Amino acid sequence: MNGGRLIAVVGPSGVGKDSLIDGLLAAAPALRRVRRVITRDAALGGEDFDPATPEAFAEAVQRGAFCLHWAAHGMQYGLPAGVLQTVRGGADRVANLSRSALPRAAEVFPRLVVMNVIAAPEVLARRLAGRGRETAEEIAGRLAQASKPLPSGLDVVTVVNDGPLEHAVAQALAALQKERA
Ligand SMILES: Nc1ncnc2c1ncn2[C@@H]1O[C@H](COP(=O)(O)OP(=O)(O)O)[C@@H](O)[C@H]1O
Ligand SMILES: O=P(O)(O)OC[C@H]1O[C@H](OP(=O)(O)OP(=O)(O)O)[C@H](O)[C@@H]1O
Repeated sequence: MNGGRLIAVVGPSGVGKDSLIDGLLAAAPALRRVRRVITRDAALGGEDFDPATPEAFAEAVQRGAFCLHWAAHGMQYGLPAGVLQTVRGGADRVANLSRSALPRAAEVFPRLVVMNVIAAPEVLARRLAGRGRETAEEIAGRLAQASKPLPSGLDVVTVVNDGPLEHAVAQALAALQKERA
């Protein structure tokens, strides 16, 4: 028994990670998304996440409540410890991860699939402005991180999300089916 896969969707802000995950879940109903704990105001919207104060997040880290956690954009993000038990039990899970969290994710999860979503820089800028979740200053900060390289030594599936989202979802599904074989 090999256990399940953690499908880590990574890429620059605005590239469409959350949209791709939504599309994947719609196309593959057996797949489930990890509900992340984030020190972000729930009122800002976005994916379905579990909001936490910085103090509560630090306390959760201390008691081992996360199998993986990282900091980015001035916030903290965590995957609940139970996710690791779930994938060890054989189920696949998909999560939006920081590129910087990948080396640790590869240590923690026996089967990690890195799904790297890419799009042209001008597309990212347009999408972030359209999403409207961040201020112009925050968007500039996110765009400055756009070309951050992936850590080396990982098997990576590249998904191009420059065109219709359905095209990106089809690429991702094909890669997941191939990788499973
Ligand atoms: N292929 C696409 N075509 C048009 N708009 C897209 C596409 N993919 C994502 N978007 C839009 O771009 C914005 C950023 O997408 P999002 O999924 O939030 O990206 P990320 O999670 O990578 O930051 C959202 O408003 C989303 O609706
Ligand atoms: O280290 P990086 O690879 O640059 O990633 C930084 C963070 O950006 C994403 O978060 P979030 O979903 O809050 O932001 P986004 O939707 O703007 O990508 C991702 O999940 C990381 O937590």
